[in-house]
Amino acid sequence: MQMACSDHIKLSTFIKSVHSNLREKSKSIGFQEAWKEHCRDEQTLEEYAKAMKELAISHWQNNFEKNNSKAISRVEWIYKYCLEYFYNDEAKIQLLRQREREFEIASKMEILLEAILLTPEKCLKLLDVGSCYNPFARYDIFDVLAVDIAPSNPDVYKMDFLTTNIDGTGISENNLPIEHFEIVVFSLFLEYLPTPDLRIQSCMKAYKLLKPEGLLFIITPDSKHVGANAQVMKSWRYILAKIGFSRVRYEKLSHIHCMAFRKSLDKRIAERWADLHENYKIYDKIYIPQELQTKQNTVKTETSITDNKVLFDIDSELPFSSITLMDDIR
Ligand SMILES: C[S@@+](CC[C@H](N)C(=O)[O-])C[C@H]1O[C@@H](n2cnc3c(N)ncnc32)[C@H](O)[C@@H]1O
Repeated sequence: MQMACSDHIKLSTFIKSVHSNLREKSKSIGFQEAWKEHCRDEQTLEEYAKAMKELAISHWQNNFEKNNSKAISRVEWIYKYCLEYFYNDEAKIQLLRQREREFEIASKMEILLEAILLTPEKCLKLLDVGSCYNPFARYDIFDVLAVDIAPSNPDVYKMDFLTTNIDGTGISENNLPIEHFEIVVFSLFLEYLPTPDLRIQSCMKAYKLLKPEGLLFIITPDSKHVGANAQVMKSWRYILAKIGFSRVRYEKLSHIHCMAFRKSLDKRIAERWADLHENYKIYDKIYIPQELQTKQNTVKTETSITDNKVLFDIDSELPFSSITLMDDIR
């Protein structure tokens, strides 16, 4: 057990150091140069891919499987919500409920809805961005396109999501098709990106790639209690609404926030929610707690932060850090 714990610490320390080096480099030489250098550093990318796969499969997955509690993994959470959203009994199917809700709002706003309504096929097209080892391949309901700058499995496509184009045509190393996917997954992906602007750009890309009524899943690590980073999560919700997404499911599991965002039938419907919830606009960008801690130390007067109650989890860049320390999953 001791061995497993020290392995776990070694792997997660290495992964976190790659993220933080990239953030620091971006500050000193600018994002463009730092990213280019990072993508050229094949040795680090390869080491990262191996470490990430081992951490996810040998430690997190095993821990979940050993533990007979209600804990579920991020991958399972996404799978279960997809069943509920796309395939539940007709009376309960989330897709239809959300559609009905949006039709009501559109009629109040006098919007004529023109988007093509989504009809789920037997297989849902899922784009897994920053997939690493293709964890969704095992589910029959998904037709997966797994992409990563450093694939750790041969069935993961080598692609830089930041530089890839999106247009009407096919799939290649530099291109993804517009409004093609029912599902886009960012699982532990946004934290890797070194600036808040890049995270927003990635969410905007996801919006373009999804069919109307499709889902964007965002999984982000946080070992603290549900309220600790509530301000951050509110801001994310607000910003995503401005892009055209409505949050349809949110759950805080022991070490992660799990979120499902629906691409609205009309962008104005999601934007309306944001306009009615201006108080959610605490930060105007998609920050991660680590950045806010530094930022708070230097800029005390961040927009509408009114108190000091937000506690940022410096160790939560990767989930489950506390498993190692406490040898326990709750
Ligand atoms: C923390 S890992 C998450 C792996 C997996 N999604 C999971 O949940 O276990 C982040 C992954 O994102 C990949 N990545 C980072 N930036 C990327 C980009 N611009 N395009 C594609 N993949 C990227 C990294 O190589 C890494 O495999």
